[in-house]
Amino acid sequence: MEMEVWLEWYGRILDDFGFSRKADEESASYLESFLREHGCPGPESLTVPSLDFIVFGAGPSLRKHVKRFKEVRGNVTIVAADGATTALLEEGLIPHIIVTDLDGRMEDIIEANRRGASLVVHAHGNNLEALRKYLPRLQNLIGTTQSVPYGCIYNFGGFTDGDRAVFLAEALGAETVVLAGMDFGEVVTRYSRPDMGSETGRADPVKRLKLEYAERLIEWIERNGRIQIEKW
Ligand SMILES: Nc1ncnc2c1ncn2[C@@H]1O[C@H](COP(=O)(O)OP(=O)(O)OP(=O)(O)O)[C@@H](O)[C@H]1O
Ligand SMILES: Nc1nc2c(c(=O)[nH]1)N=C(CO)CN2
Ligand SMILES: [Mg+2]
Repeated sequence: MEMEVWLEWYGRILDDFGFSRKADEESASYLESFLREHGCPGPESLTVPSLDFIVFGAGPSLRKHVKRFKEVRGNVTIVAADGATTALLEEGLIPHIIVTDLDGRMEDIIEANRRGASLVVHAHGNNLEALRKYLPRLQNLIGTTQSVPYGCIYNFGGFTDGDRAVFLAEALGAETVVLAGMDFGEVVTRYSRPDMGSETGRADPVKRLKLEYAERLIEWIERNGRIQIEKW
C-alpha cells in the first residue's frame, strides 16, 4: 500500500479510536533506537521459505484451521498474528514469522522466537511498556510503525496484527495468501485475550471496531493488491 493511501486510513483510525499520533511516534522512536543499536535489521532478514503464505489470526476457527493445515502442509511460509502463535505451538508448529504488538501470550511468542520464528514487532501508543519489558528478551526481529516510517522501522500498511501480516506478505513478494482463523465478527478467543479464562467471549466495542478495520483493510488489499487471497 502506498504511504499516502495508508496515511489516509491512519488519519481515520486516529479519529475513530482517539489514539494519539504523538504517543504512536514516541513508541516508534523507542523501537527505532533499539533496532539501530542492534544492526538495523530489514525485511530481508525474515525467513521466507515460499511465496505461498498462510496467515493465522486469533479468531474462533483458529484451532480447526491449524489442524486442517497440518493435514495439507506443503512448502508454505507460516505467519502467525500475535496470539495465534499459541495455537500453532499447541499443535507442534513453529511459525516462520510472528507479527505482534507484544500483547499475545508472551511466553509462547518468546519460546517460538527462541525456536527460530522471526518477529515483526509493531510500536504504537499503547505498547511502550511492553516494548521496554520484552525487547531485551527477543532476537531476530524487525520493527514497524503505523506512522511515517524512517531509519530502522518500516510501515508495510495495515492496522491490527492480522491484517498487517497480510500487507507484510504482499511486501515480501507473496503470490498467494491463505487466511486462517481470520473470522472477524464479534467473538474473541483465549488466544486473542490470554487472561479471559474461557475459550471464547464477546468482543468489546473497541475490539469490534478493530476487527471491522482489519476486515476492511483486507478487502482493500484483495481489490488493490497483487496477492491472491484464499479464505478458509
Ligand atoms: N474474531 C477474531 N478475534 C481475534 N482476532 C481476530 C479475529 N478475527 C481475526 N482476527 C485477527 O487475529 C489477529 C490476532 O489477534 P490478537 O487479538 O492477538 O491481535 P491484536 O491485533 O493485538 O488485537 P488487540 O489490539 O485487540 O490486542 C488480530 O489482529 C486480527 O487481525
Ligand atoms: N495506539 C494504538 N495503536 C494500535 C492499537 C492500540 O491499542 N493503540 N492496537 C493495535 C492492534 O490491534 C494496532 N495499533
Ligand atoms: Mg496484538
